[in-house]
Amino acid sequence: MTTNSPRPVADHILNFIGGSYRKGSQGKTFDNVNPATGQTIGTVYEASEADVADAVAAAKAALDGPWGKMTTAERVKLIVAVAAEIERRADDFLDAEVADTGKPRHVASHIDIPRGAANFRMFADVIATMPGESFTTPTPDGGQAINYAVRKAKGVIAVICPWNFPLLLMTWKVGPALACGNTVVVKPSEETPRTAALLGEVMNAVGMPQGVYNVVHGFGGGSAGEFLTSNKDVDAITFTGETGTGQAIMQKAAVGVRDVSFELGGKNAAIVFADADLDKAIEGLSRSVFLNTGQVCLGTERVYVERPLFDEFVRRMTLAAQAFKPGSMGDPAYLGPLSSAEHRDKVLGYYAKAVEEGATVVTGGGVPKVEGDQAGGFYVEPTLWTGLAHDATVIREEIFGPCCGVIPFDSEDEVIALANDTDYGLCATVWTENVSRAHRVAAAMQVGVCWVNCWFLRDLRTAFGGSGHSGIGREGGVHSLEFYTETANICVKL
Ligand SMILES: NC(=O)c1ccc[n+]([C@@H]2O[C@H](COP(=O)([O-])OP(=O)(O)OC[C@H]3O[C@@H](n4cnc5c(N)ncnc54)[C@H](O)[C@@H]3O)[C@@H](O)[C@H]2O)c1
Ligand SMILES: O=C/C=C/C=C(\O)C(=O)O
Repeated sequence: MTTNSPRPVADHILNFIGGSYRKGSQGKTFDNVNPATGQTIGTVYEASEADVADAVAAAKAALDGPWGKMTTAERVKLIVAVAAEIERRADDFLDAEVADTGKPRHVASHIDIPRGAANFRMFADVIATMPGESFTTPTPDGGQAINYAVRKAKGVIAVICPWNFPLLLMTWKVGPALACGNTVVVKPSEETPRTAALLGEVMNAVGMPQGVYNVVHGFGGGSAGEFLTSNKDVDAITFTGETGTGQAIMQKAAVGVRDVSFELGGKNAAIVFADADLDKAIEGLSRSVFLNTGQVCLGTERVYVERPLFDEFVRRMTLAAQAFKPGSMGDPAYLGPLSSAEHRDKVLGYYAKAVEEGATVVTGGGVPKVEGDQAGGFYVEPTLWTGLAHDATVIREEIFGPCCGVIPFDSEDEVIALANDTDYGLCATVWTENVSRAHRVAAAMQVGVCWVNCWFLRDLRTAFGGSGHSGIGREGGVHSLEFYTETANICVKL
């Protein structure tokens, strides 16, 4: 079923600490708003500093309990059971995710929820099949020693998440953290607390020991986010969100010399050569620009098109943009809202800035007319600009909305320089049918991930992350083990 009709969802969203749900000890709450309607649909119970400390203490204690004593095989069995239980309750997760984000049900049912389960299954496999390292070493007395590495859980991991793919991005970290034997305290985005809370029920249903998985609700600075990153019993922090927030978290992590893994913002370029298969490029880039209403860290916000193809590309992308129906929930072409009124205003600020800086608005640029229940939703029009200089604000700053600037180029060297001229380095896409050029240009992109003739095609075993202001470290497959375990070398003299 891929209709957008809402089903009832729980309207009290609680913290999950030591295996039990609870309100905040200071009695503070905040509203849970459905961005598709602008209506308040629930109450979130904010964790106090004492609640966060309880969650961290529960996570620390769990390391010494049954969880810490399990064999890898026992842990893997539980993690696979978590995946199966998410799948069994897929409709509940779907309702929760759609209520929090307003995204189309078909997006959540094809991307967010299946990935929530896959993230557990894949890391269960990785840990079950993890190879080891060993060296035989000559010793001064003419004998030998054997060196071998063992990987140990790092301890209590703080997992701080954004609102754009709440379950997917949270489990992308919780999956490997648990597979490696850690315990976690999750701080979901204040805008999308539901699926993290619901996952607590899954943990209890499969018999996950108490304290292995904990959730605290609240905001960033001066609230649960900062309480968590400041807690000295947190051993490492994994974070997905804005670059500025990453900088604030890194300062907290410096106290106690804690490790961080950061997946941050992007200003991702697409390069479309004149020999590209235009159908493929339009299909891929219309998803890359507009999927999830442009609220995808991997999304494209700058498209460089080789001059002979420029006009035709703009014409076809315009049709693709106009095919989306912001606010028409129930229509298969429904384009969801932005995540909040605040984010909508930020995106509209960029729409105004683009015009101020001389853009031609090819399509969109405003707020769609939406009627009925959704009149109060936070919708904007899908938007394309041409005529922008490379240093225009909307070509340089991350917007996180359904929009992009299209800019012509004349040579391969020129476009490589333009694409790389950014502080960010998350991903890029290259569109060409020339195989040599595809490899050459992809390797020249200063990014963590480069797609050729496709976008967001994910193999969860591959390294994922960004360079520059887009992040620190790589997660995915065995790369996640680098962050979620501590490697110890054991040297045995024979
Ligand atoms: N690189 C990636 O993989 C990736 C994936 C998704 C989103 N993102 C980025 O996320 C951003 C959008 O998400 P967002 O607006 O939720 O990001 P955000 O940085 O505003 O918030 C993310 C989380 O951090 C918390 N937080 C905020 N300030 C904090 C502080 N001082 N201490 C501790 N926690 C704090 C928030 O409460 C939230 O849970 C975009 O920049 C996007 O590019 C990156
Ligand atoms: O919005 C960003 C989406 C990121 C996707 C992943 O981190 C992933 O697919 O693992």
